[in-house]
Amino acid sequence: MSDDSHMHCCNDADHDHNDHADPGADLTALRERIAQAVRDVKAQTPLAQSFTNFVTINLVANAQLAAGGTAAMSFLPDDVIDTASISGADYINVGTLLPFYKDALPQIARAFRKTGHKWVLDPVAAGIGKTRTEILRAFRAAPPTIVRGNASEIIALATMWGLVSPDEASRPAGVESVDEVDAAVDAAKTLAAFLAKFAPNGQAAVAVSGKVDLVTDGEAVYRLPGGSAMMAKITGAGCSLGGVTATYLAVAEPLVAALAASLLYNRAGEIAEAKAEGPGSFQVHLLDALWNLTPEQVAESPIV
Ligand SMILES: Nc1ncnc2c1ncn2[C@@H]1O[C@H](COP(=O)(O)OP(=O)(O)OP(=O)(O)O)[C@@H](O)[C@H]1O
Ligand SMILES: Cc1ncsc1CCO
Ligand SMILES: [Mg+2]
Repeated sequence: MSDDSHMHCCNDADHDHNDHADPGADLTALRERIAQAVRDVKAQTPLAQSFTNFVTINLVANAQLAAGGTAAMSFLPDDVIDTASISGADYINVGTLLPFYKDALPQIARAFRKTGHKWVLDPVAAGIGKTRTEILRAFRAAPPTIVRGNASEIIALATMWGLVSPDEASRPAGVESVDEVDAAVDAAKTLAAFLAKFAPNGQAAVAVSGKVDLVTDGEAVYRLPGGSAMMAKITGAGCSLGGVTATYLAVAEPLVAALAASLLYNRAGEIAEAKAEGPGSFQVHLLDALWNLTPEQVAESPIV
């Protein structure tokens, strides 16, 4: 789905002020940092390590490679902790859990906190199951740099961390969202501000995916229209977006990494939709588009 009406709002050409207090100038600077992050990944092929679910692990690795990074998957705490020394950032996804994860994941998160290692959390199905809730609660004391999830997951995580009051209207939704992205604005901002307090350089971000994505560093809120409804008809569009967010986090600050990955996915989804005949070919075209999109195309995408 492409929505060119949003282009008018924030196309930098619409702003002719160069005053630094001007949001147009700030957005121009932000777009340059996004382009630079995409360029840096293509030039540096950074490693982002993943501890992720069994359903979509292959798509996560292939998407990281297509974006220009490299991938390594592991489930062994000492392996993950040692590899973090050569990994620019890590990606942790709680989609499919095994009993030993209850100890392994908090142990890994504590090790990352100790060394200041950056990581992205995808709180898949947050709110469902005693073990998942125990693991996600444990991350509160050793939080990620970025949380990326759908609206229901972001609301559930912020609620279980006691950052927002329980919302009667929102319920855990399995791996798919039942909430609109805008229902998660307060949860996302509060969560990002909380993460920033723990981050070594005071910077963090939350990315909420959906029809229009929402990215925040706890202060500014950016809405990113576009993408394709077909992205919800393959498994792992969200998971691989999380993995690619970690790839960008390896070279860029959290807000820029979250924006770059979400913008890349929106454009890639649109290109894939135009070429695909169904979900199978959609996934193939999505990977090709992740590979072929230029830093400029990503950075020029609509930001509302
Ligand atoms: N209806 C839609 N229209 C446009 N883009 C969409 C739509 N739904 C999802 N997307 C895009 O798909 C990608 C994945 O987001 P989604 O919210 O489906 O993640 P998710 O629920 O965590 O997915 P999963 O857990 O299956 O990997 C994002 O880039 C998002 O912008
Ligand atoms: C389908 C599915 N089940 C557990 S994880 C996962 C991938 C999407 O989150
Ligand atoms: Mg998901």
